[in-house]
Amino acid sequence: MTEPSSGSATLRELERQAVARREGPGFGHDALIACDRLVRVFALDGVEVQALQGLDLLVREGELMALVGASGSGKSTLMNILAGLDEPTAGAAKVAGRDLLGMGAKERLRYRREVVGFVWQQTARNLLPYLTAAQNVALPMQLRGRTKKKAERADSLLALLDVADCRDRRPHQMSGGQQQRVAIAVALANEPSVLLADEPTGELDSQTAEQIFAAFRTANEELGTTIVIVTHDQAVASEVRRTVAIRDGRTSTEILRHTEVDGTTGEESVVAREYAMLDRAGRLQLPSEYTEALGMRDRVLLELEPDHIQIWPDGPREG
Ligand SMILES: Nc1ncnc2c1ncn2[C@@H]1O[C@H](COP(=O)(O)OP(=O)(O)OP(=O)(O)O)[C@@H](O)[C@H]1O
Repeated sequence: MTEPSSGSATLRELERQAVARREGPGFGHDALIACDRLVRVFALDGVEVQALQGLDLLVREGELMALVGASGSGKSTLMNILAGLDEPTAGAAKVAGRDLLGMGAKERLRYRREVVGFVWQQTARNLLPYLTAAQNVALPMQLRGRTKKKAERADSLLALLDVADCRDRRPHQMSGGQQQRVAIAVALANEPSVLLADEPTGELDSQTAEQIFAAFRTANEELGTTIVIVTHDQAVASEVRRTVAIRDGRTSTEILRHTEVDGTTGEESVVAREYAMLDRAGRLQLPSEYTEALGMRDRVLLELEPDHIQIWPDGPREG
């Protein structure tokens, strides 16, 4: 039997593309953090709460980014999974090449000790009250079995974060801002690939919050640590190059900022652009302000242009 040559060539080409796609690099293969359709369902008194509903997120090595979202949108759930404290119900999550699903207890402990560092909102949760700042910073190194030079490393981290003067003080002898900077030093002690911070400035006034943010920036720039900060603080969110918003357990929009130099005056300004997320199935979540402004509901009309796609409300259009 002979197939029409053009038809079989097309079929062969499609098969080749499918194989190339299947055998090619996977989703987020070059990212330091890759969350692929993450789902986390909690059962509460027989009622299911879907905290994460197919969340995709890629973070590259060396990024300093913020995660924002309304209360209950799933930010802490995501952070707990990335911190190795909780497991997703479905989906995949990888951090620095480690698969976060199905880690055994030993592996999980090592992951938390060596791959990630975290800073929590409650200053008291970050430090042991009966140890000095230097002892708190040295402790993770000791637990990892790194006894050599731990005192020197603790001192240099405290100096880097501008709290060298607190080295011999216990947490109650420090301000909230100093405690959080020492907490960042503790989180960095074992040179983690990723530093996670959940509302680290939540209990602080705005001026102190600024200093804490400067400490994160120093860690990112001087040590190259990848940092993800969950924040409600608009000032913190607008300081980073990338802010990802989470809505109803999914990443919804993203703001990227870059510096532009005016050609005539030479003045520098930060330009922010908002992007909608396009998931792997091609689904696009349009901001409700946009759809409501144009009365878009149920379905929209798409038109492919050479370099963009137009989206129109359903119904007759003038012109
Ligand atoms: N252990 C749990 N058991 C049951 N439901 C939970 C649990 N943890 C979180 N949830 C629910 O999952 C959803 C997401 O919660 P999560 O704490 O991740 O939100 P969030 O964005 O961090 O909120 P916030 O900004 O208030 O901290 C919420 O509806 C919450 O009630």
